[in-house]
Amino acid sequence: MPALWTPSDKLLLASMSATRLALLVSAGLPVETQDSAIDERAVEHAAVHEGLDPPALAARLAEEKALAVSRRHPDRVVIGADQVLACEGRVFHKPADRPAAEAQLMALSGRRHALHSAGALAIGGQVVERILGTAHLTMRPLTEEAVELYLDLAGPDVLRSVGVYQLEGFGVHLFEAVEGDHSTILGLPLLPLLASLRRLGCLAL
Ligand SMILES: Nc1nc2c(ncn2[C@H]2C[C@H](O)[C@@H](COP(=O)(O)OP(=O)(O)OP(=O)(O)O)O2)c(=O)[nH]1
Repeated sequence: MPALWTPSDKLLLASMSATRLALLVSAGLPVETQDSAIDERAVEHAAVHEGLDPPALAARLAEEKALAVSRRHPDRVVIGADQVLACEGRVFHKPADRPAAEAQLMALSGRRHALHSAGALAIGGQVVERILGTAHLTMRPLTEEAVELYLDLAGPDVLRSVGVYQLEGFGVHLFEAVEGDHSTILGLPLLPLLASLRRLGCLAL
């Protein structure tokens, strides 16, 4: 069976995101996952103190996740990732619970937001490639009743998404317009990632 992936060990995904794992597996990459277990809020606090904008914050978090796992596995190709949602100067994260999800959707309702998805490839405890993708989504004006019904229909999985939606699922009902790459919206810009892996000699295709 010809191999797509040339390294002897699988790609190590420093993420617990089922969505990111599915994207890489669908692209035919042999993947293992490991939680970076970094303190994202502490990294974010320092980054905001430095004045990093949302894309740079996503990049910093992706790098820290990749480096944390790469230091434990210096001989592996490691990918870390992070996604930041920005809307009219506010940065949003995955909601802690259903009330937070309702409030977040009401804040995004009728507005256009950006999803900044960053990735970092690390080998030997060093970042060797950085990727970034941005998409913009315009959400329909939603009543509180519509938000309640959507959350009842979509179920608890959407609490694992930074925007409280899965665009490839029920989330599609929330939007008037979507601009940008699908994998960037799901949390990992595949086209620049595959270009980086090709540059590193990891792909036979
Ligand atoms: N299936 C799906 N997932 C989405 C969508 N939009 C965002 N997401 C997910 C991808 C990520 O799992 C999550 C973004 O949050 P984070 O970047 O903090 O990653 P997460 O905490 O899930 O995992 P990690 O921090 O990498 O261990 O939202 C979407 O439209 N569909």
